[in-house]
Amino acid sequence: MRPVLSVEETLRLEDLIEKEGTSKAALMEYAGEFLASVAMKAHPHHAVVLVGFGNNGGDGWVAADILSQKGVTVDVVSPIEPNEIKSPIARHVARRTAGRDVNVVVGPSRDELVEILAPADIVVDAILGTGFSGAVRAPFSIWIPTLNEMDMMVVSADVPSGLNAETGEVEGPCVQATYTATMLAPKIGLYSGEGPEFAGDILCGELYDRLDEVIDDVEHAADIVEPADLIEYFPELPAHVNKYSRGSVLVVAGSSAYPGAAIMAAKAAARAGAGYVTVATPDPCANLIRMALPSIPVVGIPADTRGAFGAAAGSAVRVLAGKFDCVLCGPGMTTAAGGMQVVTELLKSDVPLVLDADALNCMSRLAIGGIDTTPDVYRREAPLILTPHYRELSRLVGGEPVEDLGTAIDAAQRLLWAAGSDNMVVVAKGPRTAIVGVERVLLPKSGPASLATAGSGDVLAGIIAGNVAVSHGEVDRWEMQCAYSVAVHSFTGHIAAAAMGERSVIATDLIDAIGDAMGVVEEEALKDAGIELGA
Ligand SMILES: NC(=O)C1=CN([C@@H]2O[C@H](COP(=O)(O)OP(=O)(O)OC[C@H]3O[C@@H](n4cnc5c(N)ncnc54)[C@H](OP(=O)(O)O)[C@@H]3O)[C@@H](O)[C@H]2O)[C@@H](O)CC1
Ligand SMILES: [K+]
Repeated sequence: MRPVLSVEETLRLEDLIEKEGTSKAALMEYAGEFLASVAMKAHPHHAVVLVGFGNNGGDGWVAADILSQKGVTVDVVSPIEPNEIKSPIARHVARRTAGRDVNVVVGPSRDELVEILAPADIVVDAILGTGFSGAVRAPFSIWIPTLNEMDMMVVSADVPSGLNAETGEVEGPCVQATYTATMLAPKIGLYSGEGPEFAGDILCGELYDRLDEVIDDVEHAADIVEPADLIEYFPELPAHVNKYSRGSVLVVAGSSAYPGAAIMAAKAAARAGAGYVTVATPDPCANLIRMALPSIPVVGIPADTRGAFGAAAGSAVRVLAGKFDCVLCGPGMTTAAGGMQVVTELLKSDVPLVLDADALNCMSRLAIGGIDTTPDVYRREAPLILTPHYRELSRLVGGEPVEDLGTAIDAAQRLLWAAGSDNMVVVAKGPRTAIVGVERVLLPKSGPASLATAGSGDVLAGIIAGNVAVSHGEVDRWEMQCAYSVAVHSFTGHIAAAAMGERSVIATDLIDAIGDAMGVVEEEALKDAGIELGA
């Protein structure tokens, strides 16, 4: 896993490294070296380095010096004279570089800046880093739009200047980077808010040779899941199995209005490896689902007049639930009163539970002001996996806005901390999905655009439930197992897009690709871990 840090965590890490004997001045030298090495990948002849007043600028001054020593023509553009820089370590490297073979321009006008930038084949943006907040002030509010208009190759130091490293917010102009060379660990703002739009490719410079030993001494805002991390979470298929021992899933879903959601979720659970899947659905749509799923038993449950779960559904489902390794509840269920009872009863059971879609909306209706105000409703010993998209998550926390990764993580943590259950996971689905457990926040690789299609969420919920059932509860960290399921879902998108064309993928194509996707996830994981297949 690769840690992603908040600004505060980064500062704490720098302090720790300093205590271990590597000063901040030394880190700045390494940061500048790393920045220069990223710029050198473009084999530049002429570089312009834009520096600000702070230590981000210091990184830029060091990089400028190194680039010029490598034979690159370098112009450094600074808002003030090196002597006037307040930060002592940045002032030191600025004065040193200015005395070497670089051309320093202080406080150019807009037109002068255009002339300086024009002949360069790369620009290093070391204007603002983690110390920046708010909207960019002059002169950078002139520099940044000028640079963006020229559409050049840009390497940003730590974060693109103008991006809030903590929140990913952009309130004024922001550098559009080709690469972001981030120091020690990527900052959470690169993945949240508008970060992904401005950061380009993110490359991380570890700077400190014993980083691995100290980085776990600070908290991580999140961890990026790498393929090899998933190895322990592959579902196993032992030699002596029968359909029950392979894991059983009860899918509580559907209504006369939305029978398809139940069909897709059940089929996905079966394709993910559950040996025995059963659907519990309101009576009026049971036959239709039976016809669509000949290999899957369908139990009709008392319905209301609109074909959704009725008043007697809660107890009927509760009795059934105890016979399964996992229950998935929600897809296509509507938020009728009977559905709310079903959810309440299932939460009281001791079966591993995956709640998706309308089951989450039913939960939201159980408490005004957020379900975390009444955590007893969902606090349980058995695993509880919630799979809300951002809007559903917002409803769960009483309408607090959930618009990006940062707010999604905050909302998910509110739910988790209120319940305090070790076995609870929130899979917050959005442009950047986060898998939030009590101890860790995981960032899986972003899925392809082909996943953004109706029914895709039902498929993911089915994959998650299938994997929970196959594992028979023998999982130490449910958020990691969810990361495996999210990775499989993501590859179904790639595989289906290759077969059907990215624009034409529909959710049933994703289901057909689950088997192959599991193969790809496992192959990638083994490759990443350096384990040769067939060896
Ligand atoms: N983490 C690491 O391990 C390492 C970190 N290092 C590097 O240090 C960087 C952090 O440096 P930092 O703390 O000096 O802050 P930085 O980003 O240069 O910005 C401060 C300047 O911005 C200004 N400013 C603020 N808001 C503004 C606005 N709205 N509009 C305009 N200006 C604004 C602010 O002005 P002031 O508010 O003081 O007037 C101040 O002058 C970090 O990103 C990394 O690159 C490496 O060197 C070593 C290893
Ligand atoms: K920067």
